[in-house]
Amino acid sequence: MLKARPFLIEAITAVGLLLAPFILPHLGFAPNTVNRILVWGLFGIGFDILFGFTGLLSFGQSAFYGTGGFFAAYLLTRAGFPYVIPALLLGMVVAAVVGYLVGLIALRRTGIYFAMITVAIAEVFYFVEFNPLADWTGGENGLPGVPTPTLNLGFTTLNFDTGWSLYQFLAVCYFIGIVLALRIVRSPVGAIFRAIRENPLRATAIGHNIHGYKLAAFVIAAAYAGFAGGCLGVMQAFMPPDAFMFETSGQLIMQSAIGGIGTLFGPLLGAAVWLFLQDFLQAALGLGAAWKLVLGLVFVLLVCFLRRGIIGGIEDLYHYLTGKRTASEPEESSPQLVDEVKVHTPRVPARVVQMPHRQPEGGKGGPILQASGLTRRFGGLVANNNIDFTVEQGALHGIIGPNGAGKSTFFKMLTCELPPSSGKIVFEGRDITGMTVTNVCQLGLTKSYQVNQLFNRLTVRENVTVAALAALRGRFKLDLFRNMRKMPELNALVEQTLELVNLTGRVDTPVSDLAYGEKRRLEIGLALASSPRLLLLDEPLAGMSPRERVETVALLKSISAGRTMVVIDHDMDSLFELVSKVTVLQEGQVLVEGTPDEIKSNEKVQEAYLGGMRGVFE
Ligand SMILES: Nc1ncnc2c1ncn2[C@@H]1O[C@H](COP(=O)(O)OP(=O)(O)OP(=O)(O)O)[C@@H](O)[C@H]1O
Repeated sequence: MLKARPFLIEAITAVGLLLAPFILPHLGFAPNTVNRILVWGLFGIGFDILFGFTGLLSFGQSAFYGTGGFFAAYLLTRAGFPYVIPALLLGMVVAAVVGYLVGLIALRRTGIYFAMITVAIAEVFYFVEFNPLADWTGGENGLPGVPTPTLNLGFTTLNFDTGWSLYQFLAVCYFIGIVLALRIVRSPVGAIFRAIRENPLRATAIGHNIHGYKLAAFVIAAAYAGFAGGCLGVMQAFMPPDAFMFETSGQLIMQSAIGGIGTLFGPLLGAAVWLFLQDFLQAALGLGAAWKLVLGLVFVLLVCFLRRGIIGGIEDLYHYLTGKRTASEPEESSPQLVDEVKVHTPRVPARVVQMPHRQPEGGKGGPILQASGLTRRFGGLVANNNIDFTVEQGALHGIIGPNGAGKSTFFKMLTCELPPSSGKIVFEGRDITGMTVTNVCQLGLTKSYQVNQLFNRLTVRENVTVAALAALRGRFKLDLFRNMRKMPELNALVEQTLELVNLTGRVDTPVSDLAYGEKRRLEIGLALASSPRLLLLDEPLAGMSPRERVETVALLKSISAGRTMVVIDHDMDSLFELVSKVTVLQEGQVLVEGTPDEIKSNEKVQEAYLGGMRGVFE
């Protein structure tokens, strides 16, 4: 939905907001209910960016809602600050600053621990509002007397005091909020948010500082919450203490789930359903407090039958009717099964495409990588033992070894995914031992994984784009409103990569719909789009059919033109065809090094592989 033509969604939103006062009263919505929906919708935009787009489920958004709301209300009621709109903006800024500080702590953990920290922090804020800060916040009485906004146009003053006139103010705020959010999710930062949601480890490994981006999402969500909190006080002429309650965060999450997570409009729609049901069940059917029982049932039914909420359901219906499947709805069958039954796309012979490389730091020639005395222990197990290894500029180097010989562990140390127990790694003359995987990727050393590490709910193009963004923008850049369509260098790098890995015909296909061989090529494409000067490929042929192997070897040959690569693989025939030098690992140590011919005829290697049976490589 968010990929629709530029400005189409904005235009539809504007029309919807303009028509709402004429249509909604006929559907039983009172103006006050519509205003509350807008405040919840505004609050939910930030939450959706945090959870729906970045995958960070926070149960503590009430902390920022209350902070922004009470700060603005305090200014307007107790501090004698007369300007409502600036007060709301100041409340937003304070909430964002508090969000930054809270994010620094909460984002130190991931998953359920992150969620639990946000719950704890929200509870702390609730307590602080009631006790130490009661003189400022009014404690359990809240802050009454919050004025409504006015806008002085010089020749006249607009008063947005009640009902539909306040709606005009809130509708403009919502519209600005949604336009900014749409810009953010369509920007490079938005693409990286989605990548973090899908696979944070890979997002890190292709060169993004994901902690910085998560913190940015957290601050954005806090800012939206703070502004919405201020609007709540303005709307009710009273800032209620329950803004800080955990229930507020819970209601936001449920409303977002009902409307559709990851859609930006879901929280608005969810709030409309929630508040409509509340009014209808409580007043029209006279259910009183029991209305929540019915709401609970509605919620369970919706989540069971519309797992992506109402908007997700509408999207699915649209795709069903038009015969397309959405990238955000992976099939439920096992990926392996999908791989096996998918019809492969027509194969195109690998073409040599000139890819941009990061400029080398040193001069040409000589070793690009030197590892000395690399050792890695896992408890009592020595996976790599005192390995010395050198890769020359422009070389195509292979590594073989029986299962468990320590090949993948060695690669993980070279890319700094795993710290060595001892030893040193020098890349282009720089000691990279102990650096982060992100920094090493930014220096120009990266790898493709033995087990695919893709962004599953993103399309092929989006996957490659995320990797290319790291190459072009560095570890972290807050270009929140940049239009990716206007980045010709990005589009060129993405197109070149897609062409190189023969995926140009599958650009808009979600990863979950790709055949296994295509996924393997995309895996290589992600590493390539990082524009590495040294590319490590961990078993690129693993799990492929004989035909796919032949094609992938041809592909690797074309990739290797002008590039330095180290390839691990068990398929020795293919590997020997590809590389000019081979290192054999056995039991974590270098057994022997040499040209493919030397390795084929080496007795130690024959011994290692088939207990000395001659002719194993012939
Ligand atoms: N995180 C870990 N914790 C404990 N042991 C590990 C860990 N990672 C690897 N090992 C062990 O280290 C040894 C080397 O594993 P590694 O995966 O590097 O071998 P490999 O040569 O890549 O094997 P394969 O060809 O099967 O992929 C194995 O005995 C493995 O069980």
